[in-house]
Amino acid sequence: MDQNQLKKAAAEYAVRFVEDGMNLGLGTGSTVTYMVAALAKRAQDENMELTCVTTSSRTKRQAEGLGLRVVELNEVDRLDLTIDGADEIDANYQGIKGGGAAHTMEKIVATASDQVIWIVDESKMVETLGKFPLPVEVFDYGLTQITERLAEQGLNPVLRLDENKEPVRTHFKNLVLDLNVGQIADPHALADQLDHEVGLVEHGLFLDMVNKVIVGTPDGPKLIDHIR
Ligand SMILES: O=C(CO)[C@H](O)[C@H](O)COP(=O)(O)O
Repeated sequence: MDQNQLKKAAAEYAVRFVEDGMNLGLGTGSTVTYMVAALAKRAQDENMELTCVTTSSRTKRQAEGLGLRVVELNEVDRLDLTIDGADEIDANYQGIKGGGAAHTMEKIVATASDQVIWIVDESKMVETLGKFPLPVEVFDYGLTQITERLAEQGLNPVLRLDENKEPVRTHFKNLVLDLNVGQIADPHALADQLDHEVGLVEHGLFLDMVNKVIVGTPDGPKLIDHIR
C-alpha cells in the first residue's frame, strides 16, 4: 500500500467518531481531504446535521462543495470534535503541524475542541520530534530581526518558498519560517521558548492536544485511544 492509501484508510476510519448534531473542526492537508470526502458521504447517507468549522480556505471549499454546512469559528461556542492530520507524532503523542502552513488556524480550532483526532500514515510516527522542520508563522514586519534571533538560538530558520521561489503566505498573509532544530528532546521547553518570541505569531508544536490518533498501516488503520 502506498502512503496515500494509508492516509485514506486512516481518514475513512475517523468519521465513525462523528455523531449527528456535532460541531466539527476540519483540519487541512491531503489526509483531511480524504476525511472530508468520507464525512460528506456519511452525512448525506445518514442525513446527519453537522456544523463544520474549517482551518483553511482549501478545506472550506471542499467541504462546502460537498454540501457540508460551514460556519465561522466565532459563530459557535465550542467544537465537539476536530479531525486533522499531522506532520510528525512522537512516542508521547506530541505533534508537529504546519506542513501546509495552516497551523495557526489549526491550533486555534484544536484548542476550541473538546476532542481532537489526528489521522496519519505510519511514516509520521516517530520516537522523537524534529526530523520534520518545525514551522513558525511570522509577520513580514521585523522578519530580519526575528530570523536573526532564532538563528542565534541555534534554530536554523529558513524562509519557506513555493515552487516559484516566492515566499509562502499563510491564510493571514504572514510568512513561514521552517526551523531545522534536529531532535526535539523537550518539546515543552522549546514551545515555551517560542511562545516568548516577540513577533512570532504561532509555532507548529501541538502539545498535549490530541485524544486519539488513527495510524494508517498496511494491516489496516490502528486506533490509539485514551491518550488524554
Ligand atoms: O499541519 C498540516 C497543515 O498545516 C497538515 O495536517 C499536515 O501537514 C499533514 O498533511 P498531510 O495530510 O498532507 O500529510
